[in-house]
Amino acid sequence: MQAFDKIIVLDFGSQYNQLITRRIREFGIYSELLSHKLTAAEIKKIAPKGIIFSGGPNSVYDENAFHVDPEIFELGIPVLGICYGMQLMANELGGKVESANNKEYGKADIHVASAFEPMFKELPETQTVWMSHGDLVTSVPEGFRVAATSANCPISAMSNDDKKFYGLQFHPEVRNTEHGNEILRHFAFDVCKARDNWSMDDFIDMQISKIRETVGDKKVLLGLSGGVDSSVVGVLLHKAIGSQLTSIFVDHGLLRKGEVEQVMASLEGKFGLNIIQVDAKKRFMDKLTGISDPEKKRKIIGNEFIRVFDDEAAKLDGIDYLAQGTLYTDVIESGTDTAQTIKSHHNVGGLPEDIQFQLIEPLNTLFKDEVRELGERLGMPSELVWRQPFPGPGLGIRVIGEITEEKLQIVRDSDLILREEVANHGLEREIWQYFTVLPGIRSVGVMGDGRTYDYTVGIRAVTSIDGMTADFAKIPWDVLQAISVRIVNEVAHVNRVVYDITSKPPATIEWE
Ligand SMILES: Nc1ncnc2c1ncn2[C@@H]1O[C@H](COP(=O)(O)OP(=O)(O)OP(=O)(O)O)[C@@H](O)[C@H]1O
Ligand SMILES: O=c1[nH]c(=O)c2[nH+]cn([C@@H]3O[C@H](COP(=O)(O)O)[C@@H](O)[C@H]3O)c2[nH]1
Ligand SMILES: NC(=O)CC[C@H](N)C(=O)O
Ligand SMILES: [Mg+2]
Repeated sequence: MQAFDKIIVLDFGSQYNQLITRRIREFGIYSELLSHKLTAAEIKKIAPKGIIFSGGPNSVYDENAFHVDPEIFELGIPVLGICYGMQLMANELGGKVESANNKEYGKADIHVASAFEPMFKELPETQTVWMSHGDLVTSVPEGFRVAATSANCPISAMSNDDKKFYGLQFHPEVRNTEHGNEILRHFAFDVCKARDNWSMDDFIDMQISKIRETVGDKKVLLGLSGGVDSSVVGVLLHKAIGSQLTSIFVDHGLLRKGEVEQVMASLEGKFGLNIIQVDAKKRFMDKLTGISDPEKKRKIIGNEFIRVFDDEAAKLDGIDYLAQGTLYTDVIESGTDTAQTIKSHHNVGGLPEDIQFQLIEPLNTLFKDEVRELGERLGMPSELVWRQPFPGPGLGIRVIGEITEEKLQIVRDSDLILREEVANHGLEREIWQYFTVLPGIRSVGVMGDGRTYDYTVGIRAVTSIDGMTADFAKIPWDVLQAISVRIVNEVAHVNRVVYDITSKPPATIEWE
């Protein structure tokens, strides 16, 4: 059935490994991330046009470092090793990898050895790349030559044209690598000779048949938040299984002002969705009272969501599956076998261990901007497709530390003012996500000649493409001023407003 060409990425645990697959998909070539434990025989069955080894936190010479089936190098399929992937290739094929004296994290300039290098064809001799490594290939395996060098990394790239094996010490998948996309294109098109015969429409078809095959005549419950991801899943599921789908929208008391009404108005009865709205405000608050640790809060919220779904499923009878709008970002940040936990997203790392449902998560290999493209292709309205992301734990992770009704009210009121002013100034599409947080600190102010000792509200606004990396939005001063004046004047118990000017990394978008 799958008539399109594929390039597979083997996972060695880098935070950026799905970025590689999505770059390839952007070229119109199907790509997916697969376990590094895949054997050569299994890969042969998949018949990819090329294989990419991702980066990863290990050192190849460590005792428990990840390896590949050495037979992979005998398949006659081109291989590109990125960072750890290059070090692994060097190590497996008889080269040498050592710990570097000068570790490199961030931008570096490389010099390309020759204009005929397949990976660097028609690209400048000197170019800026993004490095993140503490080990170095210090000697290339037989049959390889050095394809690029940098001051701290004499072997920044290596090539073996006979075997079609290439290695890059830097990360071409990251936007900070000036010509990263062109380098990946050279590998995909010139070396692998893959054809760009895949599109998001194929993804839709693939997912619909997969959902039908999995579900059969059983019933599915969808956690529907009104956000982009779960709405897209709703539309996909409805296309696949029609009335076997029921959607549940949980009001956990951590939603924004007016959200319940807005979500019901935009989705109830649309796209064939029928929605059960559940008021679970009290049960969430009961569980969260007195809890201040962010990971504990996330786990409690994730658990309680499932308990609510359980209770509703019991009323409906015969529900085996729970569908969620989980994206790849949620999966990787929650931690995997190979990647560290950054934060437990409620829908992944926050799920209880004894969950009874089988999960359906058709978007869990995609990034937000791909989901938006999918939504557009499915004919969903642009207000929905371009709605700013809102995390499942909601205002619960924007009140820093312990959650109280008073604090929730401050965040809710200040958030509404921020949203109104962003809309008034026509900045909605320019800013990826914008919200207020309550750090819980109080400071001294003077209002109407009187002393105040009240809360500080933080404004967080970022630009991003996929939420994996983000920069703080450069909102004009006069807009920030208008927001600040309104928040202090209109929201009780706030006497100070600050603006968060950190990017991700090193910060994250949400404060918890
Ligand atoms: N209030 C809610 N009621 C029911 N399900 C929810 C709720 N909030 C989140 N979920 C579930 O958790 C998943 C992950 O939440 P997430 O915020 O990442 O996605 P989203 O809300 O669908 O989209 P967006 O990222 O645009 O907000 C959702 O796709 C949905 O399945
Ligand atoms: O549904 C969700 N459940 C969660 O537990 C969660 N935590 C963060 N987010 C959203 O994910 C994106 C990246 O967030 P961070 O930079 O804060 O990790 C941003 O868009 C965040 O708003 C969540 N979404
Ligand atoms: N980002 C990576 O793939 C790093 C590879 C290896 N851990 C190193 O430090 O060199
Ligand atoms: Mg959401």
